Formats: sequence, structure tokens, C-alpha cells
Amino acid sequence: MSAIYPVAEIRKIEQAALRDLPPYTLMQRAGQAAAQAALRLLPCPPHSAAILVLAGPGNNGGDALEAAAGLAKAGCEVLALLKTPPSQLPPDAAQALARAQRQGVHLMPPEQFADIDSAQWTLVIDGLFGIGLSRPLDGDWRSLVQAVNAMPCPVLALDVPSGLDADTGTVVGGAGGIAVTASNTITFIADKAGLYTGDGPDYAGSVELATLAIADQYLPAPNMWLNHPGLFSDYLRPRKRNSHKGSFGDVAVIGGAAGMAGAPILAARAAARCGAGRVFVGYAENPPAYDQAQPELMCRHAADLDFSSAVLVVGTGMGMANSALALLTRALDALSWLVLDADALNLLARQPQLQVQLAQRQHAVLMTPHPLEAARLLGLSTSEIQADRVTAARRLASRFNAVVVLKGAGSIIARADGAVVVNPTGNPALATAGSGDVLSGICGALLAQGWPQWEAALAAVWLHGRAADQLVAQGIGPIGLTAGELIPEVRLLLNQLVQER
Ligand SMILES: NC(=O)C1=CN([C@@H]2O[C@H](COP(=O)(O)OP(=O)(O)OC[C@H]3O[C@@H](n4cnc5c(N)ncnc54)[C@H](O)[C@@H]3O)[C@@H](O)[C@H]2O)[C@@H](O)CC1
Ligand SMILES: [K+]
Repeated sequence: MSAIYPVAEIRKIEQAALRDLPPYTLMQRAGQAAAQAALRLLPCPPHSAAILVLAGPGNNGGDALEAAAGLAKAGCEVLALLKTPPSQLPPDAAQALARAQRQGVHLMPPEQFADIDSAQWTLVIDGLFGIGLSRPLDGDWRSLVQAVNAMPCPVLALDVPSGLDADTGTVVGGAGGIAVTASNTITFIADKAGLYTGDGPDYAGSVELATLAIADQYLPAPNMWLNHPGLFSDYLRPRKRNSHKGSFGDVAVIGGAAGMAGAPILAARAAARCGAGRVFVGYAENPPAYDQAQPELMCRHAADLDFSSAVLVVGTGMGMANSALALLTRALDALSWLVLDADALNLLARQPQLQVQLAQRQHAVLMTPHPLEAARLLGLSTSEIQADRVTAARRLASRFNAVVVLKGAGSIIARADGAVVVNPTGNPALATAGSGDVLSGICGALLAQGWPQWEAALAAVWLHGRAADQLVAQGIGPIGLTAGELIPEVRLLLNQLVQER
């Protein structure tokens, strides 16, 4: 249901299904689904709507022409912009063009192409390029996309916003490239990672899936999914009445060098409020007596903590001093489950022998790098990580035999066997100091309560993002949302999920 396939797999699924279906069937289904999605977006009755349909040279253009036919049939005034001579269209798209014209879709004369930005449209449909885009958009295509991006009306992209790489969520051509900025995308057959990660969400807008009724027999077993509570619901268990604080495990957050004492406090508060039985904060130096706002936390010198009896969340504000390195080494030696974040990752990047030790560890490890930390660990630049986030997360997971959460827009959760989940929740409010500390604390709390590391990572990332989405919907952010405000919202969501299950 939530499977994501790479473009190469979607091609194979499409080809296999097409062998068993009459020609033109899938395009008709795609076009009809797109027309229905377009009608739902109209702010007015169909007969008052003026719709501009941009049809490219391939089958994405065919989908657009098929949608145009459906919209004209529903009573909309539809104008199609088609640069390609009809004789050069692929057969299905040529059939869609003939049908569109029969339904009364007008074709825009080429001399008007340069002036489309002056017209008033209720909706634009982007059917220029889909998964067949093979190079950056240039020349007239680029001008056309610029004109569309300046239009105030909703833009519905078909399959993928033209110009976006559907696998990576990057604009084809990088900084010099261009892509359609859609308000909505209807994607066909299955979800694609690039719609949800990196720059993808900024271009795709709100994404809807039309499976085109492809039978299950054509779908290979996936190893990529879109995150949702169904992936971790087995562990959303109500608490037994006969429980005590020892039933829910201990978390010890290790970090907090001078000047960064707040970071482990945020992680620890998140751990406490997401259900860990007891939460310790182990400071690299100078522990505070206690946390005034959360006196339940036990603040100690890290040297005085028993590393073997708690889930260890290591690295938040830990610094890079030798004392921090000693704490990380101790944590890697301990027989505990680990969450490695922030400076634990930065220290690891500098210590090849610790990397080997980590990869050979028998006990669960969950790593939560942001792109710069991932870049340091892999010896790459941040832009190289962002150019293919799924691959970067997979490489880290397999190198360190860990569950890896690559943070950033559309966090990627990867497992050593190559399984990947792309997270659709969250928004720019999370780009704030301390937000990662809160995430690591949630991970620690779920591990302490007995969740396996994979499901703990999926749930923590989903809840963290969803909490930010709900707060923003209430007007608390994106500007000025502070990390600490996420914690009560995450707690609310977690309890709701358990109750709903
Ligand atoms: N064949 C079918 O029955 C179906 C097709 N589908 C649609 O078909 C799309 C894929 O169709 P195609 O494989 O034809 O690919 P596209 O329609 O995405 O584009 C391919 C065409 O664009 C040209 N092209 C690529 N990059 C270009 C650039 N930068 N500048 C100018 N021209 C460029 C190629 O030479 C080719 O003519 C999917 O995204 C989906 O929308 C789906 O609806 C499923 C059914
Ligand atoms: K498109």
C-alpha cells in the first residue's frame, strides 16, 4: 500500500502490465484520474473554469491530453499547449490528442506560446515531462516553466513535476536547472521517493497516488516504503495495569559539554515524555543539580553513570574534546542499545578504529545524522549527500550495520539490508536548534520501552514531523517554533496512536 519504487522498477511494472492490457488502457486510466483530481482542485463549477494543459513530447504529454479530454467533457474550457507535431507523438499520446480534439479541447497556436503568462487560468496541468526526463530543461521548455511558476493559480503536475528527478528529489541540472513548482501532484502506479525528500516536496506540493488499478501480480516485493503508522503499529501497545517504572526502561542521555548543557536536557525531556521509565542525563562536565522544568530527570556526571543498564543516547551537545571521545568509546563498549547523534557522529567521522568497532557491534545502533554529519561520515560533501539521499542513507546503514535516519526535508530511514522508508511528515519549523536533540530523545524512549530499532526510528521520525505539522496548523510556527514545544505534542500523538490502535 505504501510501497515506493525507483523509476527503473516503475518502468518494468508498466511494461509488464501493458503486455497484458489493450494498448492505451493505462494512459486512459492515468488521464481520467488526473481529470478527477483537477476537478477537485477547481474553486468554481467546471463550466466557469479555464484550464491550461501543457503537453510534452512523450507519454506524460499523452496523460495530459487524456486529462484534457476528460475536463472538456466535464464542461471546462480547455486549452492545450503542444509543441510537438502530432505525427511525432508516441501512439498512445496521439490517440489521446485525437480524443481531446473530439471533446473540444483547443490547441494553442504556437505564436501564442510566448504570451501564456498574461492569460488568466483557473488551473494549469503540467504534463510536459514525467519519468522520461533525461536532461535539464532548456530553451523554450525553460521559458515555459518559468512562465508557469509565475502563475498564481493551482498547478497540478502529472506523475512528477516536470524537471524534477523522481528518484532523488533534486532538480535535473542542479542549481542551473529548473522544475515546475506544483501545488499538487498526482503520481501514477506507485509513489516515488523524489516527491517526498530533498527539494521534492517544494516542487510536488500535495501528492496523491493513482495506482491505475495495476494488479498485485505486476508489483515486485518492495524494499522502499512511505512512512505511516501502519509500519510500526505492532508496537503501539497499551500499557498493562500491572506495570512499574522498571517496565519501561531507562534512558541515559550522554552529552552536554560546557556551553551546550541544554541539548541533552531537550533529549532527556523528550525521552521522559515519550514514556521512558527513568531518564538520566550524563554530563561530560559540570552537571547541573537538576532540571527545574523537569525535575524527574536525574542529572549526573557521565563518569558516574552505569552505561550497561540503560539505552544510551550519545552525542547531544557533547563537544569534540578528549573527554567526549572517552565517553563515546565507553558507550560503544557497553552492551546497551545506542542512539548516536550530533558530536558522537562527528567524533566517529574522525576515528576510523571506532567506525570498525561500531560496525562489528552486536547490540542495536540507531544513528541520526543530518546531511553535514552524513557527509563527514562518508567523506563526501553535503551537496553530494543531498544529490541522492536514499543512496547516502543506505550506504551509512550498511557500512555501520545500523538503522540510520538521514534528517532533512523528507527524512530517510535506512537499514543495513537496504530497506528504506521515506518520511512524509514535518516542515521547515523543524529546522531549528534542538529539534534533532528531541528526535534522539524520542528514539531513546521507544527503544527503552522495548521497541526494535527499525520501528523505533520509523515512529520517532513520523511523530516528530507530525507534531510539527500539527503545531504549524495551529499557528505555532513554522516561524519561531522552538524544539521544546514539540515534546508535549509528540506525547499527545503517541498516546492517541496507542488509543486508536
Ligand atoms: N505508456 C503508458 O501507457 C503510460 C505512461 N505513463 C506516463 O508516461 C510518462 C513516461 O512517458 P515517457 O517515457 O514517454 O517519458 P516523458 O513523457 O516523461 O518524456 C519523454 C520525452 O521527453 C523527451 N525529453 C526528455 N528530456 C527532455 C528535455 N530535457 N528536453 C526536451 N525533451 C526531453 C524525450 O526525448 C521523450 O520524447 C510517465 O511519467 C507517465 O506520466 C503513465 O501514465 C502510465 C501509463
Ligand atoms: K509532469
